Amino acid sequence: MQPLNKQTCEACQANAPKVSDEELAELIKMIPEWRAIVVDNIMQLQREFKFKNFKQAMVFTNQLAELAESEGHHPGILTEWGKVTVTWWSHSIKGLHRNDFIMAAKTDELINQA
Ligand SMILES: C[C@H](O)[C@H](O)[C@H]1CNC2=NC(N)=NC(=O)C2=N1
Repeated sequence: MQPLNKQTCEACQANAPKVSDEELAELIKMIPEWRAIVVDNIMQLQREFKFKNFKQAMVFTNQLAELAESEGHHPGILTEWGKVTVTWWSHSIKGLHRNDFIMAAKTDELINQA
C-alpha cells in the first residue's frame, strides 16, 4: 500500500462506508499528531499547527485551501494569530472516510515542505 500522503481522495457518496474501528486504529497510527474527536456525534480528525504570526498562519491556510480544491475534499479551518486548527471529516457520510486520513497526511506534508 502506498503511504497515505501519496494516495488520492475518491468520490465519497452518502452511502460510502465510514472507517471501521479496526481501520481507524490502523490509520491513526500513520498520522500520530492528529486526534480523533467527536463533535455533534460526528467523528473528526483534528490537529493544531503553530506559527510565529498571523501572516504565516494565513499562508498555510491558503496552501491548505489549494490542496483541498485540488483533491475535492475540504477541511474545517480556524485561523488565529500564530495558530491554525484543521479539522477533517466527510460531510456526506457524517463521519470519517479514508479520504480524511489521506488529507490529514497531505496536510502534514504541507508543513514538512514549508
Ligand atoms: C460535490 C463535492 O464533491 C462534495 O460536496 C464534496 C466537497 N468537499 C467535501 N469535503 C468534505 N470534507 N466532505 C464532503 O462530504 C465533501 N463533499
